[in-house]
Amino acid sequence: MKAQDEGKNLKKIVGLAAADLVKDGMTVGIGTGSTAAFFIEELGQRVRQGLSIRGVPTSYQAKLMCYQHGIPLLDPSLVDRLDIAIDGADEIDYSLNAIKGGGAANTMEKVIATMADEFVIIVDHSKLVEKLAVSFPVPVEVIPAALGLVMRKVREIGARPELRMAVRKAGPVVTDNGNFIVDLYFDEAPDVYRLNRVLKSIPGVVETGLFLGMAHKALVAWEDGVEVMLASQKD
Ligand SMILES: O=C[C@H](O)[C@H](O)[C@H](O)COP(=O)(O)O
Repeated sequence: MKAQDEGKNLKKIVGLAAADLVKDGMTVGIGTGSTAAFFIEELGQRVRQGLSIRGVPTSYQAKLMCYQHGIPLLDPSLVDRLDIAIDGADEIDYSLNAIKGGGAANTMEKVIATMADEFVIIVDHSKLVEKLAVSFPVPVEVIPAALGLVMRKVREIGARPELRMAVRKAGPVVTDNGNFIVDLYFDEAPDVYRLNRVLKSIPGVVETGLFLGMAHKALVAWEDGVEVMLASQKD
């Protein structure tokens, strides 16, 4: 199997495994991205077979997919607590700290994850890293008018910021909230807790893609099965 197909297959395996965590009557935060898409597909199938749940989407992508697969939805603004939220990640370390926002949905994803009694990250093993932010940048959602200020401030703390550009549109990526995404690159692993604090103190920063101490559990797909990692196993 080609590496690309194998990655897709692992995403599907973990997406399906995640559906087992969803029980009748639950309100469920529904993640964004290609791994979450497999979870949504499977959840839709189970809903058609009689599973009664209400989903709360983390993005337009998740919302549209839920409609497509017949998953009943609640608007995030109408809820303050969820039974579970299940979402992908771009990187995750062994303490279950993660980087999210490769799909520019990190702000809403963080709101939904925070509302959930249980926040579960689903990834294939390629996302598991010793140190965050070495091979994947830290996405930061920024209001457009603050772009210049944020770029200057993050350079002052040693980051190389790049305004994320859209692929099929001229100009920058615009998030579901109407903002920009600045990706922060680092030459060596930053202290992510400190970094998150500093970023959140810059006016105009809406939210970072650092999900620190948030996940209760991670499902990690390997070639020989799905590993369950618990936050309580943190070192
Ligand atoms: O903004 C997007 C999200 O944080 C995604 O959950 C993350 O980028 C992982 O996506 P994928 O499962 O496609 O790798």
